[in-house]
Amino acid sequence: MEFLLDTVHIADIKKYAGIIPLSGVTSNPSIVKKEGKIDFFNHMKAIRQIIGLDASFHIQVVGQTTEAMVEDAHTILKNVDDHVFIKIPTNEAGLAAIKQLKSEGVNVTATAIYTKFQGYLAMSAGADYLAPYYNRMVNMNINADEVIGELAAQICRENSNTKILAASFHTVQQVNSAFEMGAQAATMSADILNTALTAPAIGAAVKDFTNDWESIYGVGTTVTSLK
Ligand SMILES: O=C[C@H](O)COP(=O)(O)O
Repeated sequence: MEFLLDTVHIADIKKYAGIIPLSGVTSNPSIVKKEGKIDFFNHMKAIRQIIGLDASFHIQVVGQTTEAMVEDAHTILKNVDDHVFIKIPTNEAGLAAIKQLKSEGVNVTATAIYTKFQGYLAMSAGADYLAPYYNRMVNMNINADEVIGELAAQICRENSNTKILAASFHTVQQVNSAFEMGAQAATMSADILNTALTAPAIGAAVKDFTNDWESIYGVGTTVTSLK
């Protein structure tokens, strides 16, 4: 399982890089907009510094034509680093760009996937990751679990190296479901991690354990201090 952060907020990336087994970071223009008019390339390089070259870093093109997408990709690779996974929307122009970039050996993530068919095409074009949009599919009355499950089954049938990087999550349950349907990776907001790890029940359990321990050994005593 790969857990990625769907944010370019430096403080959140620093925080969760120290907490979870962080496999990478994903970005798109709407995520960038949340940070305001950042110094784009320096900001992206700062994220790479935090996550390291072993983590996958997915940055999206903005161009609308195949040529503009490929040009954006080359600019990102030159000005951030050549390990970046270039995120390309899975439409006509995007599929052509994916084919071209894969022929150059570029890492590619096919994004904006709402249907199995888009996923199958992106997989055939050689995309390294497919990014199906879980919550957006739910909002469109598309069965996100079925889409992810069938993409995962096709990856198995073909013994393909393509991975599913599920995205667009609004709940912890959606993330669980994507993994259970066969997604190899999921990218999520810091809010989802915060919700999952700060549930009141967890805090209450920890407090009960502390109270029981201190009732035996005294307030402030730790396991280490008994040695
Ligand atoms: O890059 C894709 C995002 O994960 C989409 O998430 P969203 O549906 O919350 O905008």
